[in-house]
Amino acid sequence: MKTEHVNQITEAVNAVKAMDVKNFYFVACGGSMASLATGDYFLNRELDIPSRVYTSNEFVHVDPKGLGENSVVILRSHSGTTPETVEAAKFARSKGAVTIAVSMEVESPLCQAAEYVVHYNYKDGSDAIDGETGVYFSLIFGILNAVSPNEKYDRVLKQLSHLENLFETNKKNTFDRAFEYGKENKREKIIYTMGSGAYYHQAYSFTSCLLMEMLWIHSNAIHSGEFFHGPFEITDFDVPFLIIKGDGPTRPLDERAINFAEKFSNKVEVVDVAELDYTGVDEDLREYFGPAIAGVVLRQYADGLAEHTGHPLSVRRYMWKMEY
Ligand SMILES: N[C@@H]1[C@@H](O)[C@H](O)[C@@H](COP(=O)(O)O)O[C@@H]1O
Repeated sequence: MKTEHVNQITEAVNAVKAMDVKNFYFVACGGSMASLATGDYFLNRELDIPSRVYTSNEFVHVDPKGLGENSVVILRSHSGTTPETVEAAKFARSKGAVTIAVSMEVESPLCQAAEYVVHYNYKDGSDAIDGETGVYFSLIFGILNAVSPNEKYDRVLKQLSHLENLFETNKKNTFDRAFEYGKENKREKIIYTMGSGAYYHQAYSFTSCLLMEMLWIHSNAIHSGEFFHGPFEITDFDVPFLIIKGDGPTRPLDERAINFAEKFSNKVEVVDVAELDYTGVDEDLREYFGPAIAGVVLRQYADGLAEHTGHPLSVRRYMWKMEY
């Protein structure tokens, strides 16, 4: 990892270590919020300190009672310019919280507003450990190790160096299927996504950012556990589902949803995270790496749809084009 990133992460982790943390807040919008939510999931699973995710504007308007000097607020904005997130950083800081901004732009308004900055490289040829996932996972497992030291977090931090290979291998292994998926589904007007645990946020991100924002395909991200409490009534032979079968404690929830969906729909695509390649990752650490690897694999499914629909992922009608 680049020295710049090591230093930034160390500074942020030391700040967390030096305080008596009462709660963590993860604050961002859209895809950035979904990315942060993986950290929230791990903190909730590993620590007894409460943590929660907010979309930036709600965070400011709700003004959570627990927000104060003993709070750690982690904000993320890819561009560093999303106004709601910049406002949330200023707000959290005014409440005395420790603020950590994660962004690809260190000169951005978000990074200027927050106390600590953690930068990542984006599509510039850097190794994956310096990219968004490598840097963010290093921050989260650094925080976990600082708050509740455990040798397994040390091993996660070391094995994150395999991310580059894991991304490449898994992208290669799933490319053909993702491309085929795009071909098979290019005429679909609606595609539901499903997932649970850390993967629910990836379903959300796939629905909101990739299908709705970038491909203009109607969608809804359904939690596998919630499927049976309303949404499953929509299931029929011609209703498409893209279901993430996670690698973690909530996998049984996904299996139950898949069993049902496959019984009544002919259009169920399952992305099984347990079948991905985890070379270099200890057996007991797979749960931590699955969400990191699944992200790049899922992106290829969107690339497959873009290729076959002829709708590039870069096209927007409203976003960043007008006041809203
Ligand atoms: N699809 C984009 C996301 O990718 C982005 O994360 C979000 C916020 O933008 P930023 O991350 O720059 O704050 O806007 C949209 O939702």
